[in-house]
Amino acid sequence: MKGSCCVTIELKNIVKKFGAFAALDNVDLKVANGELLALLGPSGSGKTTLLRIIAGLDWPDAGEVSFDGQDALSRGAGERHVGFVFQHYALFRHMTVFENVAFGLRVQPRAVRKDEASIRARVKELLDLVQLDWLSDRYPNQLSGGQRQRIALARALAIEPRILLLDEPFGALDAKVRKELRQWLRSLHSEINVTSIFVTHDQEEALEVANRVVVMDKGRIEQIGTPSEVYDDPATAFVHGFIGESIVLPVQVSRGCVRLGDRALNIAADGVACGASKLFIRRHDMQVGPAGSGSLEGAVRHVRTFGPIQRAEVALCGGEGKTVIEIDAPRDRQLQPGDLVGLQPRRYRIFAAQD
Ligand SMILES: Nc1ncnc2c1ncn2[C@@H]1O[C@H](COP(=O)(O)OP(=O)(O)OP(=O)(O)O)[C@@H](O)[C@H]1O
Repeated sequence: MKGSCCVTIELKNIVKKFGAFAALDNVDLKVANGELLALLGPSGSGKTTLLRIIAGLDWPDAGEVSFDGQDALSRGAGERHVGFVFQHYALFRHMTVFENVAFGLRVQPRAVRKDEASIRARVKELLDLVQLDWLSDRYPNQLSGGQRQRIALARALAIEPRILLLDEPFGALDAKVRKELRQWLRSLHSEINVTSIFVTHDQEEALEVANRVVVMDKGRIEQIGTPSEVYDDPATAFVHGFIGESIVLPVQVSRGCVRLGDRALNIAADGVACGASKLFIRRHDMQVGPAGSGSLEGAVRHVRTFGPIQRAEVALCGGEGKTVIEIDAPRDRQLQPGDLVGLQPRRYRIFAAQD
């Protein structure tokens, strides 16, 4: 399967409105040949709308879509050679797994349709690829949800698509099965090498599966980057807040000095504009020590343990006086309700408050 033909996708200034509401607001995106890209964002951010436009199921009000430099908007869905998998992909209930996968091959125009032996060989190859050849005689209602999605993928791949689009393919499955399928999709993608885009609102899924992640909000792209770029170097306050668990504190920046209420914090704010700002710290990037050891101080209110970490709720002293944050600390530093602790951000980002 490796080396099947795949394409680059380019979107320029895509605008899509529903009435006066802009579901996509000037979206630019380039997807490289053979890439596995995640569209990640909260509900209503425009992910599915973008995927539908690439698929040819919907058209933008303005902008360009091209595959390998060729205009795609003048072609309908059937002419774009795109395979789809949706969250609730309806396999044909009255057909066996084998016939479901064969369907796309059987309905191809006569001029390109394969003979029966080639169709059977291709279906066998696809069922081997998704590791479900032993289920070929079953009907969809005799499969688990995860198996159904793998068959849906085999069916989408049958016509040798140049692009594969997956809309929340594992959205309806339980957490354990989702995790298994993530790794499976990654290794499947490296085997089939088809330019692929999948939509998810699950950040862990996006970061674990994709080569690059596109973070969307309100019809706009906030950041495009590798999983480590969007996690370690978020471009905007939205991305920092959406990916990973963040503590957000309202601070004032003036001449390189950062204050939380009347308390000056011992952190640098080089290059940050003066004024009302937000300080973002990942929960595990807050160093916890005895009282007096950090810029911030607080009283532990509640502690829960999760595997190797303990999550503590800390009421900060100073500042607004009522700010409560959650931090993650290693288990070896035993925290108890009532402890006074010093907190120092090890890593942090400051964004203007209006960002
Ligand atoms: N046919 C439509 N008519 C009117 N509004 C629509 C239509 N389709 C989508 N929208 C709106 O456009 C916005 C983007 O929708 P879209 O389905 O692309 O979001 P999404 O990021 O995929 O969300 P989810 O994760 O919930 O599926 C939403 O506010 C939605 O209500």
